[in-house]
Amino acid sequence: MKIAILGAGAWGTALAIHAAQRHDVTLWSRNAQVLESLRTAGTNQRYLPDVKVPSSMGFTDRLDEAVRDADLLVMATSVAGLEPVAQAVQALQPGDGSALPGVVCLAKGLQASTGRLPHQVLGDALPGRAVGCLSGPSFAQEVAAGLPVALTAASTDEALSHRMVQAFHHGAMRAYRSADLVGVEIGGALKNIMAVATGTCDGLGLGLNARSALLTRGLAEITRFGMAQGAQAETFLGLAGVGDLVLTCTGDLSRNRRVGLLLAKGQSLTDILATLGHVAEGVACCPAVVARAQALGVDLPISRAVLAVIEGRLSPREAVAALLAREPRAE
Ligand SMILES: NC(=O)c1ccc[n+]([C@@H]2O[C@H](COP(=O)([O-])OP(=O)(O)OC[C@H]3O[C@@H](n4cnc5c(N)ncnc54)[C@H](O)[C@@H]3O)[C@@H](O)[C@H]2O)c1
Ligand SMILES: O=P(O)(O)OC[C@H](O)CO
Repeated sequence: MKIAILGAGAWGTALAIHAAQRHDVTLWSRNAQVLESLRTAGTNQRYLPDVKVPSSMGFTDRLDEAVRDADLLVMATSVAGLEPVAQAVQALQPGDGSALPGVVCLAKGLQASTGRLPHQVLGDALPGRAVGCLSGPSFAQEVAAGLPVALTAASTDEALSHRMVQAFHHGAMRAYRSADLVGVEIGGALKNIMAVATGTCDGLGLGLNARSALLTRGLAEITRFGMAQGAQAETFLGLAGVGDLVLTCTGDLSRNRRVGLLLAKGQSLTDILATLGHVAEGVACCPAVVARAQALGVDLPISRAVLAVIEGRLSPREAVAALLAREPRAE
């Protein structure tokens, strides 16, 4: 299969390395320095240093070259990059895309300016195309190193789900199909906010009981938010739900968890984001998630507490105190 991966951040590069074991992969990047290091050193120095990419992989800064003849398009930018890149693809292949290859999104979050889920952004920018997402517990460094990983390939288009499995289910990666695209995307988006919360809790030294409480109540919060938008409850017990929640909240490779740990140490969000070197989607989408929940009439106390901290309205300790002081309720 010919696969175009659009975006050469940490995750796009790692997934390209995996997919290239079986398929003809072209990795597109807008970043000249990233392409230069891929071509000359065989590594992505900026986003995934120390991992060699296979020599069979193609690299380009030309979107037309990447998407030409591709059987599958993989959107591997952050959520912020989804719409501009999808619009650029649409400009190359205008009109109704129902006869064109499907599009898979890797990004986890809601669009900050509109609160739309990734498949809604892609559906609007690429009319007619089948859209899906690949989500679940997956640190890029581990996937690039060829360690075992299990993911959810979600789409309401059955043919695209099968194509995703064909593309990625080999070697050390298992891909499970799901038709609950909304649930899978919401699980992936909100676990990032919970990871900021858990990192903050751990950075404050609040203990393992507190961490477990946050994970459990975080899962309840994610499930409430998802079900209010038509997601299935059981999705949140799967890889894109509890699986990714546990990984991101407890694994020190998580950028979102790292943000929380550093907020607890008193660093400013501006300084943290300036030195992180990667996207922290939980920070980027938290305002949109809280606004969407308010519009839906869904209570998200942990997400609201994270928002208060990242907006500087509460210190991490004050946010914890506010969560603990809430009125008792049934579990
Ligand atoms: N890193 C992981 O382990 C991992 C795993 C699974 C999912 N994800 C998700 O995948 C997405 C990308 O993560 P990442 O780790 O590669 O991030 P990263 O910070 O390493 O790289 C971000 C990428 O997005 C591109 N980008 C950002 N804005 C853009 C724009 N306007 N136009 C074009 N490109 C743009 C950057 O150039 C870069 O290639 C995120 O939504 C993340 O939540 C990451
Ligand atoms: O490093 P994070 O926090 O963006 O998380 C990466 C992946 O989404 C984990 O599945």
